[in-house]
Amino acid sequence: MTESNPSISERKKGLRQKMLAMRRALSANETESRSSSLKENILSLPEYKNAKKIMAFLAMKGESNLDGFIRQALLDGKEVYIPVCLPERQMEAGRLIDMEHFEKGPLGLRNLPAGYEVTSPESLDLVLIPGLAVSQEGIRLGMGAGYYDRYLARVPFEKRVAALWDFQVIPDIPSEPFDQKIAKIVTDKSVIVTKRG
Ligand SMILES: Nc1nc2c(c(=O)[nH]1)N(C=O)[C@@H](CNc1ccc(C(=O)N[C@@H](CCC(=O)O)C(=O)O)cc1)CN2
Ligand SMILES: Nc1ncnc2c1ncn2[C@@H]1O[C@H](COP(=O)(O)OP(=O)(O)OP(=O)(O)O)[C@@H](O)[C@H]1O
Repeated sequence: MTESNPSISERKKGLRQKMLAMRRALSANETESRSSSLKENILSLPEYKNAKKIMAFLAMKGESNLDGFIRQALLDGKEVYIPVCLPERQMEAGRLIDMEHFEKGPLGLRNLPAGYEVTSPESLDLVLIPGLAVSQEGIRLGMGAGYYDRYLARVPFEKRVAALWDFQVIPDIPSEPFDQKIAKIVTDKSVIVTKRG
């Protein structure tokens, strides 16, 4: 698929480098204050209030950090799941019980310890999605492994909410047929309903 359209995948690659550099430039203080605003914005979503089962993610360095949000969601009695990477770029939702026990994964990711409970993508009420960038049209640029494109194909459109920093909402993200669209974007500065293209 990538080979059939090299120009788009090359443009995505260039954009990824640029967005990774912006993410790396964030200071620890800035990450902390932005995370706190992002948490409040997610907590204010009707999708959050109505959700029983939420898929979030455990941030890698520089990524929109949901740790504070996840702690609050657990206190609110929500079921919280995070992505677990499987072979062949597949992913599943593993239940997160507490924020204390993790194993070390690739790219500085925290993985769930073995024995976690799994739920289906169709059963989730809200899926908070990481990314390097997203456009108002709902096109998302990820790390380039295609994990979320494969996973989101099984998640109803309205449940797909990107959670990232405000400077990651940018125009004109190149899109390929397999790219899964995002319904809503929540950042540390705003909540955006995307234009369904
Ligand atoms: N916080 C967070 N969790 C997430 C994602 C994400 O973007 N953010 N993912 C979004 O997709 C998935 C993980 N994505 C990954 C993408 C690439 C590689 C990867 O290239 N791994 C290399 C090792 C790289 C290294 O350690 O330097 C490998 O396994 O060979 C791993 C995970 C699921 N969890
Ligand atoms: N549903 C799918 N089935 C098979 N291959 C897919 C599917 N979706 C994406 N891919 C493949 O995955 C690769 C990466 O896709 P893309 O560049 O969109 O990743 P990404 O969305 O940026 O990354 P991620 O989802 O891991 O954060 C592409 O080469 C594409 O061919």
